[in-house]
Amino acid sequence: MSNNHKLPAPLTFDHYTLRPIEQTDASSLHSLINDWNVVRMLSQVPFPYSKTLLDQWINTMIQEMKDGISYHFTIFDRSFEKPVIVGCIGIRLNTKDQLGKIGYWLGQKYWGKQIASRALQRLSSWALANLNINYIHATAADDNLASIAVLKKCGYQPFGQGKEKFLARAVEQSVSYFLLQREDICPGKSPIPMNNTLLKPKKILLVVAAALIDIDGQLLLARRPEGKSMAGMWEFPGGKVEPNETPEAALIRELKEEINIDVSQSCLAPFTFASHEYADFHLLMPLYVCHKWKNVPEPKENQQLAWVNCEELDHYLVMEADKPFIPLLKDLMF
Ligand SMILES: Nc1nc2c([nH]c(=O)n2[C@@H]2O[C@H](COP(=O)(O)OP(=O)(O)OP(=O)(O)O)[C@@H](O)[C@H]2O)c(=O)[nH]1
Repeated sequence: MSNNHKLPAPLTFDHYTLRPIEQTDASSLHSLINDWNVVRMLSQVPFPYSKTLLDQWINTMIQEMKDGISYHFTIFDRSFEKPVIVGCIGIRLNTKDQLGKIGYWLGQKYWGKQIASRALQRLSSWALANLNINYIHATAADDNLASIAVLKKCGYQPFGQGKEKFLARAVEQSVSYFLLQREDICPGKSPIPMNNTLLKPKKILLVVAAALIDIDGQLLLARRPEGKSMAGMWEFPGGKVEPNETPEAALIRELKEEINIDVSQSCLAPFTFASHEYADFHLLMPLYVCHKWKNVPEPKENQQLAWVNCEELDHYLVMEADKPFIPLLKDLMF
């Protein structure tokens, strides 16, 4: 296992920060977690929970972050002069199934302040946008009504029930399973009413995109950043055509804004198009191929960029509308 994964930067929301867990957090975390009312809701934690066990767990989590297997964060409340530790939240990856398993807890005195739901929202959208996963899975004991409410509030959908051993309770406990998919996170959008979807024709959205292919036959993909709909999916650089703009002018503008390259119209060759029905609009998207541009592409909008060769293309989760492009592009790149 490689040890070269960079620790994530702290994630913030309101006056809270999620900071990758450190050994120095152990004493504060121990005073909060070694509490029957907290521990009884966590399947893997015994009671009493010794500081030695917690120290070992933190060491393991730090190593797992370096290995890129899991990401555990200490939750700080920054509204005090010296930030106060209030709990912990983390996600463990199962990249084979493109799944992350999330868990969280707060010290009892910090319950009922919306901290858990905001932290869960923050970590879930960060994880789907930045890690190699497509779904997040969570488990809650059936008598943990507060946690079930938090999961539902954050868009997690119930998908089944089971039994799991809870160490502190020393029993098999009934649990409910929840799943969050990327589609469940729609920044800034309210759910679309069913009758609206069924009766009204959908608005056609004209978007232009470019398949930029370099001299080595590699294709440039961009990853939708956190905060956008479908964050974490890969797409072709481009964007919406504005009123009174030609598709080519829109693409030249978008390529400059998004990745700081200069392209001339004569270097944009129409290749194919997508006509795809999304839940709330119908996408019409011409795709141009481009082999020549000025400047080295650089991410200007907080997106990740990747140069991908023909064999690697299938490993990238592209937007639904873009899927039919992949075999055509492979033929072109081969
Ligand atoms: N640029 C681009 N957009 C795509 C691709 N595939 C695809 O479905 N789309 C959709 O087309 C729309 C593109 O709009 P956009 O890039 O201007 O806007 P956005 O949703 O990213 O956010 P924005 O309006 O804040 O800029 C998005 O809804 C995006 O999901 C693609 O390969 N490239």
